[in-house]
Amino acid sequence: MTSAVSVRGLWKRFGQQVAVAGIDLELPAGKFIGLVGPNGAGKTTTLSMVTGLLRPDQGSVEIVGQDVWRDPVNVKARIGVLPEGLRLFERLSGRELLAYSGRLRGLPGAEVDRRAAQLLDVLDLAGAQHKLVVDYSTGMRKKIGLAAALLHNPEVLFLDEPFEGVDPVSAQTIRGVLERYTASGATVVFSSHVMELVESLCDWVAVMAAGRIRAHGPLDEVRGGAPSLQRAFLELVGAQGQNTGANLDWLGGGAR
Ligand SMILES: Nc1ncnc2c1ncn2[C@@H]1O[C@H](COP(=O)(O)OP(=O)(O)OP(=O)(O)O)[C@@H](O)[C@H]1O
Repeated sequence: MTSAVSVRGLWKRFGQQVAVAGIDLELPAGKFIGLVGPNGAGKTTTLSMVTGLLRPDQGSVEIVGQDVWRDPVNVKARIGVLPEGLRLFERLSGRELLAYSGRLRGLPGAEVDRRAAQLLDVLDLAGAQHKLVVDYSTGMRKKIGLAAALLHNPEVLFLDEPFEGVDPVSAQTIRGVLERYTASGATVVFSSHVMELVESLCDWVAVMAAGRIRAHGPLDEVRGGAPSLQRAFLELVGAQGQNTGANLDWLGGGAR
C-alpha cells in the first residue's frame, strides 16, 4: 500500500490539555478518507500538524514520502488545504482571491484565469465572482476556499468540515468534483461529524476520540458488524446510552 500520509507518534499539548496523544496513522493514496470523532477529539489539531500549520510537540509526518516539518515548502506545494475557520482575504472578490492563490502557487496568469473560470463555473460561483469575499455566505466561503485549495491540482487535499453550511445542490457538486479528483489517483482527507456523509463518500475511515485513534481502516472493517457507521462510531467512542439530558426537567412546554 502506498501511503499518501504517514503519521508517527504525533503529540500535541496545550498546557494541561492533551489534544493529540501519540497517534500513528497510515493513510493510503488515491482514497477518499474520512477523519471522524466527537467535539474536541483532536481532529483539527491533527490536521493542522499534518499540513504544516501547527508544530507538533513530538512525532513526525510524511506526505507522499516527504517530511512535512523538515521540508515544509516542498510539501506545501504538493498539498491543498481547506482549514477550519477559513481565514480568507475578505476585501478581495472571489475571482481576485483565486487569481492571488494561483499566482502564489507559481502558476502562469493565463492558466490561473482558465482554471479559476472553470472552478467558479462548476461550483456555481460565477455569478458572485466579482463580489467581495466578506459578503459571501458560509457555504460560498467554503466553496471559494475549496476552489483555492484545488487550483494548483495538489496530490493530497485536506478539508476540515468541507460540507458545513453548504446547501444540498452544492454538496452534490463538491462530491462530484472530489470523486473525479480521487479517481485520478489523488487523495482527499476530510474531517466531518456527519456519519451518513462519511459512510457514503469514504473508502477509508479513521475514528478519533480523546486525542487517540480508536479505529482506522477500510470503511467496511471499521463499521464491522454494526448496521451503520453511526452505530459503530457510538460504540467506538463509548457514547452509547450516554446522558440524553433527562435531568433537564425544566426544559420544554407545560408549567413555567
Ligand atoms: N489553541 C488551543 N489552545 C488550547 N486548547 C486547544 C487549542 N486548540 C485545541 N485545543 C484543545 O484541544 C482539544 C482538541 O481540539 P480540536 O479542535 O483538535 O478537536 P476537534 O476534534 O477538531 O473538535 P471539533 O469537532 O469540535 O471541531 C480540545 O480539548 C480543545 O479544547
